Amino acid sequence: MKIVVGIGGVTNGGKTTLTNSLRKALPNCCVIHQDDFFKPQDQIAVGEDGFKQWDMLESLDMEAMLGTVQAWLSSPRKFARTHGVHLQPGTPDTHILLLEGFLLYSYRPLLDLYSRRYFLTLPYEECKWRRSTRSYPVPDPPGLFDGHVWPMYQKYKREMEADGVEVVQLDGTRPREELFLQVLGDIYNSLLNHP
Ligand SMILES: Nc1ncnc2c1ncn2[C@@H]1O[C@H](COP(=O)(O)OP(=O)(O)O)[C@@H](O)[C@H]1O
Ligand SMILES: O=C(O)c1ccc[n+]([C@@H]2O[C@H](COP(=O)([O-])O)[C@@H](O)[C@H]2O)c1
Repeated sequence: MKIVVGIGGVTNGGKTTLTNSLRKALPNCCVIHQDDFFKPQDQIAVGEDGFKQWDMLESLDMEAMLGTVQAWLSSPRKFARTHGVHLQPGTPDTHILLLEGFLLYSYRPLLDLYSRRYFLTLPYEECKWRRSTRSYPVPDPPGLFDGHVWPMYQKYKREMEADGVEVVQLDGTRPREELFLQVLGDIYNSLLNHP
């Protein structure tokens, strides 16, 4: 059995934190991070506002990400081996792939692959605060959050809702442990009910 789980949602919502806890707790679990598919800086468009448009789907090489997901789907054992994931002997042939990222549900070719789609949210103030304490490979220029990051988040979220994409909403201000236990239990349930 193979299941693909999405850990999506707002920047700094706690996606990486939750994904790391799940990876350690789940058997035969591989992870793909969407952030690893950002295009090089010189390929990122500059908007009329003067900001590099990092938070648009076009700034990510989603074909490459899809290819990586397909490699896992075609052979999760081989994928685990080549990515240093220890496979548990004696467990049923169950394999779990966690996809983690801020724009997981806006790229059509991936949309139907998920068994479960989680979506972490934060209020504006908390998100802005967490973002201000974070350092990215390319540091945020002043004004990027209000001028680009938050408006893009709202735009993609609105589109996702308009398209009727089904997600499990998670409030990213809840304690880490509580979020982890909820999602872990939920993933085990979907494994039990998987056809
Ligand atoms: N449930 C939580 N409550 C409070 N802070 C959190 C929680 N989850 C993560 N954080 C903190 O928020 C920041 C962003 O977390 P991270 O997991 O890197 O977010 P993302 O991957 O969504 O950008 C980090 O400083 C992390 O320690
Ligand atoms: O990882 C990078 O190379 C990178 C370079 C520039 C910007 N980012 C930011 O990474 C954010 C998404 O990652 P995350 O972990 O905050 O969800 C997104 O809001 C981008 O603005 C990321």
